[in-house]
Amino acid sequence: MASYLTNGETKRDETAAERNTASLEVFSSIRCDHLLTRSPHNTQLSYHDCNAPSQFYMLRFHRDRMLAAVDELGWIEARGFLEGPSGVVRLNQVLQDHLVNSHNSAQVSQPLKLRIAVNSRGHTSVTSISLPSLPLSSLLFSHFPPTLSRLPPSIDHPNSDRSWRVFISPTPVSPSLFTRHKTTERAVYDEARSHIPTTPQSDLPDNVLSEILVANHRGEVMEGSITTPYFWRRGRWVTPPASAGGNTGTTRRFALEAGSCVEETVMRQSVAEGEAIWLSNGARGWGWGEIEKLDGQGSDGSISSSPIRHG
Ligand SMILES: C=C(O[C@@H]1C=C(C(=O)O)C=C[C@H]1N)C(=O)O
Repeated sequence: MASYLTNGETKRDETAAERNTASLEVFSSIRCDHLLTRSPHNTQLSYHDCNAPSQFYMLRFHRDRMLAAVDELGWIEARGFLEGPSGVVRLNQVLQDHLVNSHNSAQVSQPLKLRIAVNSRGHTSVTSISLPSLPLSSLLFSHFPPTLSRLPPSIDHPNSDRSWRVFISPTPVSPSLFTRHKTTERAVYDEARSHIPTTPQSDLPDNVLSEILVANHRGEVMEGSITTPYFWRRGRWVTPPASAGGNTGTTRRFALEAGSCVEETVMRQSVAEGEAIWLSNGARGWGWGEIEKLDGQGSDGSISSSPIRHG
């Protein structure tokens, strides 16, 4: 039976075993953008032994993260679909088929978020929604923007065409298989996002998104509910280590392998109101965020009195 970490302890995971049913799916959200076909860097991150340009953002990394999830779940048939160089080709084909069937074209002009899911039997499904256009520099770069020699950003950094308002969830999270991997079991993230104030969102410009960070019971930031966060600490960018229990996303892997950031524990108490951070995900690339506090929350994310909940 699978085991997982809760509050730093290893426990038998009967819940995970029970949820290992036909309804559970492993998924990844991947950007489809014709601009990416101009990037040799993206080509390199997309296939094993193929130099064909790809419109899918870091396809191979998405395959790898899905493979890690199905392995932990013990899904043999799903592994059969995803594994090896041919697994990437199969994933590519499923995404291409979706474009043709749902968008009447193998290449679309408007960027899309493609959500590809696989179940325990290795069956896949794809859905898609439109995404805003972004410059290639928000998706792929050889130096983390800004380069490591730059000081921490201000929120109105001129290179930023997207910003996030970022909160810290008041509810500590127990790391599990469902936080280490991206699956349809999303109770932790749904609970965290329920704390995001909804009323002011309608007053925000369209290009400002909302994110909420989650921390474990030791007070270590694990991840964002839909992004990976990067913090400026001691002269370099750091992202929470996998040992904190969060998702190891595709863009996080890219930044770490590029040497643009390092893994380092980030305590929630160290995250200051007004602090500017980077955020990334596999559909929207990189953008700036600014830490805001929830009503009733101290600047370190602690709850001093009953929080006022919106929505
Ligand atoms: C919390 C989840 O994972 C986030 C998703 C991405 C991504 O889609 O690229 C990156 C970082 C993660 N914190 C989730 O949606 O499952």
